[in-house]
Amino acid sequence: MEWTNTILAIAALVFFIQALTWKTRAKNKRLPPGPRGLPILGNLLMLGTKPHQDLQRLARKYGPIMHLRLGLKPVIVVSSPEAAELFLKTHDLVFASRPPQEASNYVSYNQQNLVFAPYGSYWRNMRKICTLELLSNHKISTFRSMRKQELDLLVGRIREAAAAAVAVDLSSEVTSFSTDVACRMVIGKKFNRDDFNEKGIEATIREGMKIVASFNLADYIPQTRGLDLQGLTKRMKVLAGDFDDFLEKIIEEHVQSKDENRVKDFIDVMLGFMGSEYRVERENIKAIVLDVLVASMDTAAATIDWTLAELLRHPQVTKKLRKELEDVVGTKRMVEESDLEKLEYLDMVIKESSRLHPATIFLIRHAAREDCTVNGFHIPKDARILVNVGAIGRDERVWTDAEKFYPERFVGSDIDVRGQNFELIPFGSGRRGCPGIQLGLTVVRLVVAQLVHCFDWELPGNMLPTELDMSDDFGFICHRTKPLLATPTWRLNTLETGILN
Ligand code: HEM
Repeated sequence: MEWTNTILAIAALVFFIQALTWKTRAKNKRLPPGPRGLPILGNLLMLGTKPHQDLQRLARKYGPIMHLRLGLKPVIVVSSPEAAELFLKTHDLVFASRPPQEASNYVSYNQQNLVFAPYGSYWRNMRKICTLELLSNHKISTFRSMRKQELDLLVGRIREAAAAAVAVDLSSEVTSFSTDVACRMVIGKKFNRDDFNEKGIEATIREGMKIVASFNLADYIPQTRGLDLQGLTKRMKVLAGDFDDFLEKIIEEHVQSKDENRVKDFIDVMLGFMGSEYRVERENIKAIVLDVLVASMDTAAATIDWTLAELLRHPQVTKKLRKELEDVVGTKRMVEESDLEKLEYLDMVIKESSRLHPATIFLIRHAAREDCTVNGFHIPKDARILVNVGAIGRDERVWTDAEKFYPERFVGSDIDVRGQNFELIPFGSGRRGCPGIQLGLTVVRLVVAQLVHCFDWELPGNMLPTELDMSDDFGFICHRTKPLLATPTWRLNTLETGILN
C-alpha cells in the first residue's frame, strides 16, 4: 500500500511537471482538437475493448485529425483519406518511424525486426533485403508450386467434408493453410508440433498480436515501466522465450543442412547475408524471420476469412463471382495463379472486403521523428500516429452506403489497394507501407477464387445469410469473433477432369 502511494505520488509529480512543460511549449502552437483527459491517465479510460470504434465515434465529434493524450504521451488519430495522405505521403518522412513498445521489444529483439524498427539506416537495410531478396516477384514465383500443393491439400480436406456432408470450420482451415504456406516459404518446412510449445504456433502468434495491440500503461506512463501493472510484459517474455527456442532450433538445422539442391527459403537467404556489408547477425535473422512469418500468416488468413464471410452473406455476389470463374477457368479444372489477373470481379470483391474489414485497423503505429505542422496543427515529436483505416473505409462522406458490401462500387473506378488511393489503404502507404503486398494479394485471391470455384457453400443449421455473426475481435490483426462454419458441396465436373479422385 505504502509503495502504491509513493508510486502514485511520483507519477503525479512527473505528470504536473510534464504538463507544465507542454503548456509552455504549446503556448503558440495549436494542437489538433480532442477530448479533455484526466490527470495522468489522459484519455486512456475512453478506450474500451473496441478502441477502433471508440476512436471513430470521437473523430466524428473532433474531426479527422484528433489529439488525445494516452497517459503522458500525445497520440494523433487520423480518420479521413485527406488526413491520411498528409501523414503518409506529404509528411511521410517525418512520420516514418515506430514508437518504442515495452512488450513488443521482447519479440522484436529490441526493435531489430522490420515491423517495429525505428526509422534509420538499420530499418533501411532490412527493408532493402526484404524487398529485393525475400519478397521480389522472382522470389515469390519460386514458391508457386508449393502454394499449389498446399491449396490442393486444403481443397482435398474440404472435399472429404463435402462427401460426408459436414460443416467445415473455414476460419481454422484457412489459418492452417496460411501457416503451412508461410512456414514452408520462411523456414523451409511445415511447422512441426514438436518444434513449438503445446499451444501451437498459431495460437501463440495470436496471443502475441493481442498483447502488441493492447494499450500498455508502460508505453504511455513510462514511470510505471517495470511494474507491469497489466501483466503484459510478463506474458510477452514467456512468448518471446518460446519463439526464441523455436527459431534457434530451426536456424541450427539450416546451418547443419548439407542439402544443396533444395529451394532456398528465407532463413537460407538471411544466413547468406551474415558477414556481408549488411552486417546481419543471428539475432537480426531471428527478428526478421519472426516478422515475416507473423506478417504473412495472420494478415492473409484474416482477409480470406472476412471475404468468405461476406460472400456467404451475399449469395448474389457469390453467383456473379462464380460466373466470372466459369467464364475464365471453366468447370473442368481448378483455378491457377495465372488465371488471377483475368478475374476483375474477384479483385473488386477483395477490395470491398478489405474496405470493410482491413486486417490491421490502425496500420502499425507510426511515430513523429520531429515536430511538424500538419494542416495548421502542431504535431509534437514522438507523438504516436494511429491511422484509423477501419473508420476511413466506413466513412459515409467518402463511400455511398458505406456499411453495404457492394463490390460493384469499383466498376469503372481506378481505386486500388496499393497505397495511392487514401480512401482504401489496407496495406498502408508510403515508406512504411506493406512490402509483402504482392504476395499477400496473390494468396488471398487464389484461396478465395479456389474455394468459390470448387464448392457451393451453405451456412449450417438453416441459418439465413443475414444471421451470420460479423462481429470482430480487436487485435493487432482484426479477426472474426466467431469462427466461420459452412457446409461444402463439390461443384466441378470431376468425371471429366479426374482431379482429386
Ligand atoms: C493480406 C495480406 C496483408 C495485409 C493486409 C498487410 C498489411 C500490412 C499493413 C497495413 C502494414 C503496415 C503499414 C504501415 O504501418 O503503414 C504492413 C506492414 C508490413 N507487412 Fe504486410 N500485409 C499483408 C501481407 C504481408 C506479407 C505476405 C508479408 C511478408 C511476407 C508482409 C510483411 C510486412 C512487413 C515486413 C511490414 C512492415 C514494414 C515496415 O515497417 O517497414 N505483409 N502490412
